[in-house]
Parts: sequence; structure tokens; C-alpha cells
Amino acid sequence: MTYAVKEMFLTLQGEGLQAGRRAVFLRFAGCNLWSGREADRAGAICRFCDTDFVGTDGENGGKFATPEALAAAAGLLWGEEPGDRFLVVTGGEPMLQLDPPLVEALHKVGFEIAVESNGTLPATPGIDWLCISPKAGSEVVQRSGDELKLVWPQQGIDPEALFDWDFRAYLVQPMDRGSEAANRATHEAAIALVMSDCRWRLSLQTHKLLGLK
Ligand SMILES: C[S@@+](CC[C@H](N)C(=O)[O-])C[C@H]1O[C@@H](n2cnc3c(N)ncnc32)[C@H](O)[C@@H]1O
Ligand SMILES: Nc1nc2[nH]cc(C(=O)O)c2c(=O)[nH]1
Ligand code: SF4
Ligand SMILES: [Mg+2]
Repeated sequence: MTYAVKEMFLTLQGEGLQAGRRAVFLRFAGCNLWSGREADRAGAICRFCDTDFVGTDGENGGKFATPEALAAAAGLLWGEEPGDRFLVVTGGEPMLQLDPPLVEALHKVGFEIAVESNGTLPATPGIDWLCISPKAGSEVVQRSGDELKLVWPQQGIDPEALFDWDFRAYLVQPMDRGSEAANRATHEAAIALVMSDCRWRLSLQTHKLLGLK
């Protein structure tokens, strides 16, 4: 299989329980819940996406013909730092492309593999840290994992019902609406959810606060 990669870069994991860790990000091109074109956003299933995942033209992006070639490129980005290698696979929707041979190749070059997925496709076996972020109007088939990350508020999702699923941690992340004024309301909504039910904990997009990618 040829892998279509939008971009790859070294940064800190900004979100969720792994926030703050040095991480290589592998962002795959393409998503099954939005074309990525602004003209299609209003009619998409997922309408609040903060990410450009169209094409392969980003930093260190491109088409990779083999899992080994992609894993080697990710390994080069980690560099010589001697600690445990940590990779976040995202997109777009990574489960459209992350297949068992790529999981194997990434493990072979020493990466612990974290994945950010919308849960509409079953997770590939072998992932070390699975984050599922459900989207209203989609069918989530992957109902277990390490963390569930609810972007909030989202009409059409009942937060209480998500506790029927099997996650080790439940995080609520304020929806970024693109301006400080609009984000005040989403911050308040997320805080209100945590204060009303202590099974939730707050996830902030710390990379945005720090001006990181
Ligand atoms: C760009 S998505 C890619 C991975 C996958 N398609 C998904 O949706 O989980 C990465 C993470 O960013 C979250 N996200 C996307 N747009 C957001 C926004 N406007 N505000 C807060 N989080 C957002 C997603 O819910 C997901 O947890
Ligand atoms: N620094 C940083 N942390 C992240 N955590 C999840 C992200 C994503 O887009 O999936 C993301 C991202 O885009 N940048
Ligand atoms: S599912 Fe993820 S990548 Fe796809 S449009 Fe929504 S937030 Fe963006
Ligand atoms: Mg992001």
C-alpha cells in the first residue's frame, strides 16, 4: 500500500493524557467525515475540524511506497534523543491508512504508537495508546480504548451515554471556534461538564496556547 502523508513534524503532544510528551506527529491525508474543502464543510458530518489534511504538500509530507520507508522517515525526525520514541498518528482519519505492516515497521524502529481517531473504523491491532474522539452524526464502531476525547459542546451527543463504552479515561476538550470570544463559551461548557460529573477531566489544546504545531 502507498501511504499519503500530509505532514510529519516533531513537537509536543498537546492534548489528552499524554500531553507534554515529546512526539513525532504523522498526519495522514484524507478523512471519511469531511473532504477537507471549505466549500463542503457546512454539509459534512464533521464540521468543526481545525486541521488541513488535504494533499501531501505539508512539511515532510509525500507519498511513501512502503511501511519501512515511512517508519524510517519518522525515525529520522525523532533524531538521536535517547529516550523512548513516541509517535502520534493522526490526520485526517488515520485508520484509513494505518495497516498492520505499518504498525510493525513503526515498532521495529522503536516507536510507541499513539493514535487519534474518530472511531468510525475498527482500530488496527498493536496500537499502544488509542484515543477516540466521537463525532455527532457518525457511527462509532471502536468503543474501547485508552482515552475518549469529547470535543464539546456538540449537539447530538449525550455525554452520559459514552460511559457505556469502555475507556480508561474520559476527557472533554473545548471546541476551538477560532476566536477568543467564541472560545469563551466552549471553555465554560467544558468546565461545566467536568463540574457536573467528576468522571470527566479537562483536555486543553496546549500546543495552541504555546504557539506550537
Ligand atoms: C484533526 S483530528 C484527527 C484525528 C481524527 N480524525 C479525529 O477526529 O479524532 C485530531 C483531534 O482534534 C480534535 N479536534 C478537531 N477539531 C477541533 C476543534 N475545532 N476544537 C477542538 N478539538 C478539535 C479531534 O476531535 C481529534 O481529537
Ligand atoms: N501538538 C499537537 N498535539 C496534537 N494532539 C492531537 C493533535 C491532532 O491534530 O491530532 C495535535 C496537533 O495537531 N498538534
Ligand atoms: S473526523 Fe477528525 S480529521 Fe475528520 S474532519 Fe473531523 S476532526 Fe477533522
Ligand atoms: Mg491538531
